[in-house]
Amino acid sequence: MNFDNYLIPIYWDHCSLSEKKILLTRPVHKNKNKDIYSNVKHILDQVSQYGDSALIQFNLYFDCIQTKYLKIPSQTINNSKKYLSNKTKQAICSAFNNIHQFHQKQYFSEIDLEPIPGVHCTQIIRPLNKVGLYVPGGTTPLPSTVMMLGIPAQIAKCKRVILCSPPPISNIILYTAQLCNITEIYQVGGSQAIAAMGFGTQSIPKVNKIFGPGNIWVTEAKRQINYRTTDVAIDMLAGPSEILIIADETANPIFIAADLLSQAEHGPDSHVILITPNINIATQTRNEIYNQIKNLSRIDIINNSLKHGCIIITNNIIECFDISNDYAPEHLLIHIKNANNYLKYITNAGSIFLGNWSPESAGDYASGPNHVLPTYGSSANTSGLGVTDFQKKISVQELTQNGLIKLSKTIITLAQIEQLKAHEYAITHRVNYIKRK
Ligand SMILES: NC(=O)c1ccc[n+]([C@@H]2O[C@H](COP(=O)([O-])OP(=O)(O)OC[C@H]3O[C@@H](n4cnc5c(N)ncnc54)[C@H](O)[C@@H]3O)[C@@H](O)[C@H]2O)c1
Ligand SMILES: N[C@H](CO)Cc1c[nH]c[nH+]1
Ligand SMILES: [Zn+2]
Repeated sequence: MNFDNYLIPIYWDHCSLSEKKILLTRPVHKNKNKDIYSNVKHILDQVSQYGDSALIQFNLYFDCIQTKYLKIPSQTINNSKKYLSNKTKQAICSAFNNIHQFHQKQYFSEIDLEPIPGVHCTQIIRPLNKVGLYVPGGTTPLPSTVMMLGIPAQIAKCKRVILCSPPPISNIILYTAQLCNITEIYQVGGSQAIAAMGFGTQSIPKVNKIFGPGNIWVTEAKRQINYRTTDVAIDMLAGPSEILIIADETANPIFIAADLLSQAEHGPDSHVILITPNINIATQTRNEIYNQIKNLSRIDIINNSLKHGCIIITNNIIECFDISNDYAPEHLLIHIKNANNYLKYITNAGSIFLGNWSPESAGDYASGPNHVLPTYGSSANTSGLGVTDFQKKISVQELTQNGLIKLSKTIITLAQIEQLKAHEYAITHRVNYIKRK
């Protein structure tokens, strides 16, 4: 194995498949785990005990903002549009339309079925009542995330939607929230915002489910709230951004470098990876990263991410997919000729981008699918956010007398196998009643 400590390490040769998989251990799994856990636990305990006053103190401590109130007045939300240019509003509007179109197709369908005559089974759909949306804002405000959360909540027809974001909340966040019919907005961020929505405070209501991405502290807070409460769910672990690119010899190193950097700039814990069987693509990409980084801002953040990232050279293209499936990335980009032919090799990914003309930024902002996606390897068991995450399915069944008679033998036999007499009698009392008539 060869390790070159220059911006982003490259690994090649003499390295077994399992060693290559270990190289992809995520930054959050490598270090700091215990500290993150106990810091977040402390924040959750404080909010649970002291409510709003803890939130106000954390706003000052973490975000250096002295907040007198937490809820943004409706007048401030209404005024937000005045401060935005037409160009900004048009971009938001055009992204909104595409995201809305894609999500409208996701609605759960109702089921109406009679497996045997007289046994009527349906599935009805109900929106979640109270939902809490977290919009990141530590590094930079993300109005695109407001749409990714607000649009599916709106389509699902959730009754009460609240939004939390770190102070100071920018006009573009307020404007985009209003576009999604969200008017209950609180200026609080980080783990403390998740705690507020999970426990409830004097001014912030406890919700049924918390949605939204965030940094390592936000994501850990969601994990702990999910564990500490029985009646507050979370959407997923949508933590620091991850991008894994698989490239063949036809790929363009300029595009690969640009895509890797686009996620490196999200935060110091972003995980950026290139896997390719082609050594020229690997080295040219690294040089390109070096060229492009000079024109970017947030260099410290990017450098930190690149340090965690890596370029791995494989023996062949199929090995790339093996490593990627094992890693289960948030974003998977396929920079291979006829990329569509390789979909069959992919088992785990939050979202897939096919070919050289599908940059991840397109999905981040405007193509339509959701950008709130599972990280930390959870794309192996969780899907990206959608309308159905804001809905519940409830099954309904209604049997006629004939239907019950037809099903009775099966139920009685199974109740006897499980030695549950009361279950059996719930059937026999009725069957005897019907027969006596
Ligand atoms: N997976 C996804 O779907 C997805 C989508 C969008 C963004 N993201 C990720 O969201 C993250 C946004 O991060 P961000 O930092 O810009 O904003 P953020 O809103 O997630 O976090 C900012 C807050 O973190 C808290 N914080 C900062 N330092 C802390 C510390 N030492 N201890 C405890 N709390 C602390 C503060 O309260 C601050 O307000 C990025 O990592 C980005 O990659 C992920
Ligand atoms: N790439 C992020 C998800 O990992 C989403 C985002 C928002 N704005 C820009 N990008
Ligand atoms: Zn992004």
